Amino acid sequence: MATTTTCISHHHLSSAVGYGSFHAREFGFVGSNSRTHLVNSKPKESPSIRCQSTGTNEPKTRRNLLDNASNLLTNLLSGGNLGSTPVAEGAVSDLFGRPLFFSLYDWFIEHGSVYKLAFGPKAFVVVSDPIIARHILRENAFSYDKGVLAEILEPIMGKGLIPADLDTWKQRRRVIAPGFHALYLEAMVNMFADCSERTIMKFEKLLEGEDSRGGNSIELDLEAEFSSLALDIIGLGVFNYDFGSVTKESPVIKAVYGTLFEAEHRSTFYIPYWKIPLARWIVPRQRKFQNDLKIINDCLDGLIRNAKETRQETDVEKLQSRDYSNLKDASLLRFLVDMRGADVDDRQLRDDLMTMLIAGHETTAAVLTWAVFLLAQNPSKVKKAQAEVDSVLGQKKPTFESLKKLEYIRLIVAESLRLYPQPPLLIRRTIKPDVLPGGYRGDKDGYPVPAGTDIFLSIYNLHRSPYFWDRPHEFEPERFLKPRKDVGIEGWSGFDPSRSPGALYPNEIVSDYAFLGFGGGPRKCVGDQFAVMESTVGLAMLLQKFDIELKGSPESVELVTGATIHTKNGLWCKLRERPAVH
Ligand code: HEM
Repeated sequence: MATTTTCISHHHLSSAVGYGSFHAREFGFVGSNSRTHLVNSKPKESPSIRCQSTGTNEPKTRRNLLDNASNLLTNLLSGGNLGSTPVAEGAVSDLFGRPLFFSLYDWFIEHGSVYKLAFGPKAFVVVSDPIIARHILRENAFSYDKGVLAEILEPIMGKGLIPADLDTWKQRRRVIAPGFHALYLEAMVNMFADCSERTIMKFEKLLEGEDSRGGNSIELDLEAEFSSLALDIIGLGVFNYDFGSVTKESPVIKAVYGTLFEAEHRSTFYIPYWKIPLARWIVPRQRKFQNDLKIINDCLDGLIRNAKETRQETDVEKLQSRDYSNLKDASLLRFLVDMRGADVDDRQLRDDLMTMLIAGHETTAAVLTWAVFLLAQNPSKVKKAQAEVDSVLGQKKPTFESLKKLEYIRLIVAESLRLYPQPPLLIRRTIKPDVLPGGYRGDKDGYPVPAGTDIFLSIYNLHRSPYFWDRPHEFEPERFLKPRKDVGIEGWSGFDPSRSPGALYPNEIVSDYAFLGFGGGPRKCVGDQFAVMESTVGLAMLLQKFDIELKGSPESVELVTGATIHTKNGLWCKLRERPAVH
């Protein structure tokens, strides 16, 4: 049974202050006040929201003078620019003490799927609609860049794929994407299993120690363990470097964590404090960050040098069909250098590697963390998952082939990503004027957005939208198997998993952009298959060996966000060895 606690309240922002620009009728709503109703559809459940998470059920702070001043300033600065898009009020105080995406959800329920967020002296347009998401991510993708996100990440990732400008991105995506071909992924699955085995062995050893003291369970922060596992995997997969972080600490690991921490911190700050002249030399924290970056960059430079010195082939087809079973180094770096090594400058290669290291590490660790958190509250689903693991794997390790049969585990991964999308928001900025389409409710006029508009595409809102999902806050991996033609929303064809039966997970195409676990369009995650396979292997091997319980109540697990959603104090769990199944 799912344990649920009320964590997002449907609160009322019905005061008249700053509210004048909200015109309900323009958005297909009926009714003249802020309690809106959709013309073409009804939410699948009342918008009085419950969710399976925690520690966030404190009442929202009241709007104060600062908020009103901020709204006023925002409205003045953006006056007229964003047309009659609804404005969310109370922004500043609402943003303290709870993750931003919770507030964005409340406002989505209140104002609809496009609204303007009054946020300090800046305005953001918040979008929570699949048709508009498809427009921004796919149909009109090249009218947008990464805006604020690129500014934050550029000092760390340089011209890597995530922050890259359009020209660099076009060039590098063409080179990097082919690296994730089937034979590479097959080799990776074996590596995922070897790394997961290291983690399992570590737990077994701890259990043995406990056993000798008369106990039969151990307590662990699984979030920290997943973080180490994901770091080892991404190091090997991207540049064949074994951090070995599951079992040891090293200056490079410390530097990687330091850099990740700083990347995260920057993404929660809206003032680019790191750009203040001389800050990098004077402020101790910035000095540490520069040192950490240097340690990682030196390590990456060494790896690139080594790969270039041992460069072998130049033919992409040969590279894509080579036998990985005898290859010592199957990494993406090997592929990139063997393919084009001589042409690509080292700096670009380093940026690419750093980007994939960061993009692939924390996201996967977070998916595993929330999958365990959700499973621990749903024993019947654990049983179902373990039955699948026992029947497909027995006591064996997963392989590329057996992974395809672990359908329920893959759906658990997808469902965890639906409830806890990583990242919960995609960030874009218009580089030319655009008109966002009216959305699934079929509004005719759309919403004009001038060049330079910052957009938050809330994946969290889309994934928990009461308009598309039955019981949107409940953990139900089986939901993806149900045909969803019955959504009944004009202009939206609904979710139909039968349209791509071979896919590893219910992607954006199958769900018509209602599920965007890995984004969509040209800038979709380049490592999606890698990540789904990695999470599936890690989760399957954990469930194969252990029964897991949360140490405290689910409510005691607090959420925090930076680039991804994670816990405030770790995911403390009790692990017991399962009786062996033959
Ligand atoms: C469960 C794990 C992962 C999740 C949830 C995830 C999610 C995402 C999402 C949502 C985007 C789109 C961002 C946007 O449109 O602004 C993205 C982009 C990206 N991801 Fe992932 N990712 C994961 C794992 C990985 C891995 C393992 C790698 C590399 C090995 C990777 C590399 C990238 C890169 C390079 C991009 C930028 C692509 C581009 O702009 O062309 N990700 N990821």
